[in-house]
Amino acid sequence: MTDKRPTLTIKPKAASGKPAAKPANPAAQYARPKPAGQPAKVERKPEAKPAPAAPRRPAAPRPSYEVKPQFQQAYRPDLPADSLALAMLGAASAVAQVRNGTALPQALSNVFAAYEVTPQGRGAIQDLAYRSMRGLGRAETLLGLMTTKAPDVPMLVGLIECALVLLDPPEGEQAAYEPFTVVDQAVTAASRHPDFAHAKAMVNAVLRRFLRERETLVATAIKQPLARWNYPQWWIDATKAAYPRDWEAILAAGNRHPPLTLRVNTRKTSVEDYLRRLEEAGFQADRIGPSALRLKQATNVSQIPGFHDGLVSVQDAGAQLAAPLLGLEPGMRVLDACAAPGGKSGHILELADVELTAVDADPQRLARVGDNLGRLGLSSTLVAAEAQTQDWWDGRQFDRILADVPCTASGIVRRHPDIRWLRRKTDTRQLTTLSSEILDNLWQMLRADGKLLFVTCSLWPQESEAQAAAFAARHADAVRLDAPGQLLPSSGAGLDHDGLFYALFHKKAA
Ligand SMILES: C[S@@+](CC[C@H](N)C(=O)[O-])C[C@H]1O[C@@H](n2cnc3c(N)ncnc32)[C@H](O)[C@@H]1O
Repeated sequence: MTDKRPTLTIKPKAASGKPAAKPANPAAQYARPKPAGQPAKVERKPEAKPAPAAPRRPAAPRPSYEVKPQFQQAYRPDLPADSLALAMLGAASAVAQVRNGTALPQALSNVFAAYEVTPQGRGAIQDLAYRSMRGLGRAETLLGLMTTKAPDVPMLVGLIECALVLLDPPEGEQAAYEPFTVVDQAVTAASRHPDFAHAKAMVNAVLRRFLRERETLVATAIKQPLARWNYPQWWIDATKAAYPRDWEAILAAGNRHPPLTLRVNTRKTSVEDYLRRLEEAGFQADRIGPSALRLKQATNVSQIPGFHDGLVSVQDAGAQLAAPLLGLEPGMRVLDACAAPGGKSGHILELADVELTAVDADPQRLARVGDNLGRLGLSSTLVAAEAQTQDWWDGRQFDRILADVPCTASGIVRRHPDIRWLRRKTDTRQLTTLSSEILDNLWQMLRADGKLLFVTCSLWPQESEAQAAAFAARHADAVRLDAPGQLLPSSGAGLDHDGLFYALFHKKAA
């Protein structure tokens, strides 16, 4: 087999000076992997597992007949640990992994395992990877406008897209770097990677062309919904269908940077005392809920006063509505059925001395519930099990059940901007089926006169309101109580929360 390196043609500049006509569907050029059985357009190496330690230098050349196009996403080029070039390569690897179905936090862990980087270097990779998730649709469209054929090295695509995201910041945001620095560092990054060193001139040409023709290219790109909104088309369609009036505001909200919201642990301090403590430490914050404080400046959690002593936790203000809705009293037996990483478990235990059982299907995530409760000085019984089964249950019914079921997480995209690129349209139906099984199973574990709180962080009615209505229709002994219902993501003075859904059910005595 010969080593056929991918080539890429740069589209000639249109005679008019305007960009040449775009391909029919620029999004399809860099399509994410298809479900099994369908051919993927871009050849990829599986990346779901943590990347092995990376060699520092390229392997010695092999005879061409032995060379296979195995892409080396874990390869760590010899670049300074805090250089923008290395940050761009790290982010490019993360983007390529997300396109291959890996969640961004895992993709970043893989990159950090492979690269030796300083804490600042990690911060830069993470920042760029998150920015890229929010600007990926536009970068992908722009790249499609400037090239006739997608590069078939996924990380090279990611590298150019990360550079375009830096060169083309969202409206109102300042560019993080000078354009010439971005181009120079992107070309350096390309030139040091064995999989696409051959394409460094192309990287240079594409980015320089973008700088020259930026206005026309952007004007053409944003005619495409993918570029205008930075969400897949099916997601835009689903939001429009569910919220014909608010869809644009909802999509825009998902592209904003999330605030850092704290929940004050009122077992250990009062909100007023903690606000004073924050002020003394030089932090400004707004109170946006009974125990919710929104910090005015982003900071590392380790810098938050009293965080390690359990005075506060990081939790969205909307998520802080869950525990109070349960109407907890001391001594109650409470089940948190999909508990990890334990944000709501901690709040439940802060509010009342209850006997809490925290269940989660993912043992690794469940361990984080233990860690988080330990930091708060609280504890619960931890059970790694599936909430739609009963083999883990001792048969004693619960007074209160929190069912924060697995869902598409479409309401929390501002925190997890990778979700939109990872989800498939069909996920909604599968997750709705699972959550209805979970709800029906948990209902049997609730005592008469007990309460079950059904929560999702979804915006799709199928997962939320329609699910709650169908549940009520299936259970004659379920009485729906007052609860917020669908909360759309919103921010503003005194208000800032993700998109969440709450339905509360009371179980009638027989
Ligand atoms: C929305 S998150 C829960 C967030 C959590 N309540 C909190 O406030 O920190 C959903 C959780 O459900 C878990 N999960 C997924 N499928 C499950 C199942 N069949 N049974 C129990 N837990 C499941 C996931 O591992 C995930 O941790």
